[in-house]
Formats: sequence, structure tokens, C-alpha cells
Amino acid sequence: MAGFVKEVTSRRSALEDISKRLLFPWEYPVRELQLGEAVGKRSACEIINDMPYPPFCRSLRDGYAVRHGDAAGATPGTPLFLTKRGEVLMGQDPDFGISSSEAALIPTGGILPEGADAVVMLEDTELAGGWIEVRRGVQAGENIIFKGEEIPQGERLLAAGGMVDFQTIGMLATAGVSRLPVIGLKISILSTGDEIVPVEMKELPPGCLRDVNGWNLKALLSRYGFEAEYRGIANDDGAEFERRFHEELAGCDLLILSGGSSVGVRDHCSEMLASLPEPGLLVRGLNIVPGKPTLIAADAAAKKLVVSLPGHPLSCLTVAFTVLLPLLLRRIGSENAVCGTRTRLPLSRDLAARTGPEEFVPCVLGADGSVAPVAAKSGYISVLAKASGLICVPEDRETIRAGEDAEVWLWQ
Ligand SMILES: Nc1nc2c(c(=O)[nH]1)N[C@H]1C(S)=C(S)[C@@H](COP(=O)(O)OP(=O)(O)OC[C@H]3O[C@@H](n4cnc5c(N)ncnc54)[C@H](O)[C@@H]3O)O[C@H]1N2
Ligand code: MOO
Repeated sequence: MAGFVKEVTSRRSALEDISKRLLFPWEYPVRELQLGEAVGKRSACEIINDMPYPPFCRSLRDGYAVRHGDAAGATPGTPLFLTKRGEVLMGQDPDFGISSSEAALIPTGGILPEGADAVVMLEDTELAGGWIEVRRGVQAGENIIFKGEEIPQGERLLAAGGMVDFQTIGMLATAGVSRLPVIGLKISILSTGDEIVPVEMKELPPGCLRDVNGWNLKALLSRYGFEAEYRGIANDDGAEFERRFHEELAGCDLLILSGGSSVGVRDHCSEMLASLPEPGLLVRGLNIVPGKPTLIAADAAAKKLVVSLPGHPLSCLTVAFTVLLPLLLRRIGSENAVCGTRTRLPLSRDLAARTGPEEFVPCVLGADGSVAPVAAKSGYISVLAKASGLICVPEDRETIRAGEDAEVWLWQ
């Protein structure tokens, strides 16, 4: 039988020791997807820009392409006069160049003619007889982007494990990446507990609650680029749980359980995890609050991981964010083993803490850049909807006073 957790491991050393012991990174299955389907997923390979961006020197304004020296010092009171050399048409390579004292009409996005190095905006010019009157001087490079200026050829657009999202997909599109391999790890989520019922159940039987953790975990993983399958709820019956555990593990690379990890006749998780082949159970309790009854196990030969999270929803989500995701990022060999942003921000009110465990406290980011800890119990659920992230209070810290900087792990 499981029993209370007595020996606990620090979160940091658990992550490091497991990564070393299991010789992370491990290979992962790969799925080839269309660019649009890859949104919110992680690239399985490094993506290199194979052509300079932009591919030609282009104008950022409607105006006249000029040599900047020819327009130097022009003002409305002391305009300069240039001759019109020609007109650049959108999507066409100009078949002429600009010589001294010449200008060419150019649309926003047009290819800059040879010899020109700046664009005077249309509103800073006037047609005066056969001349173009320039009423404002320009610097070299003004209102244009040079060929390869932003993304040189050969530059890395995305690291292996990097996310395809609103920040990166534009680069991939411009580089013509219409399909790409994404990390296709099979992740299954199984909630446990006889008192946990499916979301579809309208009338709750006494003592029962609808499954929260399964959905929280699925959404959290998806937010950070990992697709996970919600596999429902396993009941606490020993033999049936054992059957279900092995069935689920056979079908995935990472099995995430929640509930049933602390103590009691129904707490079969630690027994199941300990029964795995080499190395089996690696962590049986973490020195974090909330989240102490966390179990981590692996079957190295089969390259399978099992993480059993505490049942209380806030504890479950906290460990998923602070331990499970960093572990997963190490498993895939991501350069950045952090989800969201870790920073230091001043507290807007005192945060009572005790030395010993590492504590994670939900917090709300204020408009003034400070954070306020939110009082929450490990069984709370709605606090997540308000929180911007978690304050991390290290093992050796006691109460942090208002105005003092605290370590904050923001979701974003
Ligand atoms: N006497 C002690 N009691 C407890 C200890 C302890 O050291 N001594 N540890 C506490 C801590 S800390 C936690 S966290 C919980 C974790 O227990 P389990 O991981 O075994 O989880 P359960 O007992 O199955 O569930 C705890 C709680 O959460 C509810 N739950 C479980 N799964 C879900 C779900 N999918 N969705 C929504 N809610 C869920 C469950 O009904 C329980 O109320 O143990 C403390 N107890
Ligand atoms: O870990 Mo329990 O998660 O402290 O509530």
C-alpha cells in the first residue's frame, strides 16, 4: 500500500536527475502537417531560411525612389528639384536605374530601382512642371527595406521543439514552409477516483465531483504545444485500475494520471509506477507546496514516462506547469526548458510563507507591474481563471513583504 509521502525530492534536482538518468532527450514520433494544421504545435526539426527576406529591396511607402544625397536638406521653404526617370510597377522588376538628380515613382512594396537608396513620401513632393519638387530630405535607407535586411539567408527561423504560433508562423510562411514535421508524442491523460464523474453527468451522486483535472491538463498541454488525449476516468478498483493503467500506457509515450497518489487503500498509483521495468519509480514526493504527492516513473527501454499528479485541481495544475511541462521539454530536447515567462516583480502585499518546501502561489498581475498573491486552497478551481501565473517562494525563504521583488512564473 502507498502510505504518506515522507522522503521528498526538490523539484530542481528531480528534473535534473531524471533528465540525466534517462539520458534525455529521447527521440519522438513525428507527424508531417500542413502549415495551418501545425498551429499550436512544436516543430520536430530546425527550420532554416533558405532565401533572404525580403527577397528584393522594397519600398515601405508610396513615393519617389531617390538617391538620398539628391534630397539632402530639402525643406518646404528650400525644396530640391529632381527629374522623373520612370515608374516602378507593382510586382515588376524596374528595367531602369536611378542616376544623380533622378527620381522614380514607386508604390509601397515596389522593387527599388538600381541606384536608389531611399524613398521620399508622395506627400513630401509636388509635381512642378516636368520636375518633382522634394520638400523633405531623407536619410540613406529611409522608407525602404534592403534585400535580406530582416532575415538573412541561412538564419534559423525555428529551433527543433519551437512552437508554431502567431509569433513564428509568418516567418515560416514567408520562407515557403507549407508543410513541416511536428512533434507527435502520444500523451494520454487519465483521471482516477471513484468519486470523479464525467462532465456529461447532470445529477451528481453524493460525494461526487465532475472531472476537472483531465480537462485542465489537456488545455494546459495544448497551450504549450503538446496535444494530449483525454482518456476519461479510471475507477479505484485494484485489478481494474491495474488493467486500465497497462492498457493506457501501452498506447502512449507519456501517461499522465491525476488523483490517487497520496495514501489509502485506493491509492494504487505508486504501486503501479513502482512495478514498471527499469528504472521504475523515480520520484515519490516532491518538496513543493502544493503538489507534494507527485510520482514520476519511467520504462527506459520502452521510452515511456508516467507522471502521477495530485488530485486537488490547483495542486495538479501547479505541478503540471512547474514540473510536468519542464520535464516534457527536456524529454524532447527543447533549447528552452521553460514555459511562459520567469521574472521578478514587486509584491503588492505581504506573502506569508515558511522555510522548507518550495511554494507556488497563484498571483494576479497589476496594472502597475506589481503582483498580488491570491489566497487559494489546493482544492480550488476558479482561481486559475483570475491568475496570471504563480509566485515561486524558494525553499529558504519565509514571508516576502509588500514592495519586495518575488520570483514570478507567468503563464505568458
Ligand atoms: N492525511 C493526509 N491527507 C492528505 C495528505 C497528507 O499528506 N496527509 N496529502 C494531501 C495532499 S497535499 C493532496 S494534494 C491530496 C492528494 O491526494 P491524491 O493525489 O491521492 O488525490 P485524491 O485523494 O484522489 O484527490 C484529492 C482531492 O482531489 C479531488 N480530485 C481528484 N481528482 C480530481 C479530478 N480529476 N477532478 C476534480 N477533482 C479531483 C478528489 O475528489 C479529492 O477531493 O491529498 C491530501 N490528503
Ligand atoms: O500537494 Mo497538496 O497538493 O499540497 O494540496
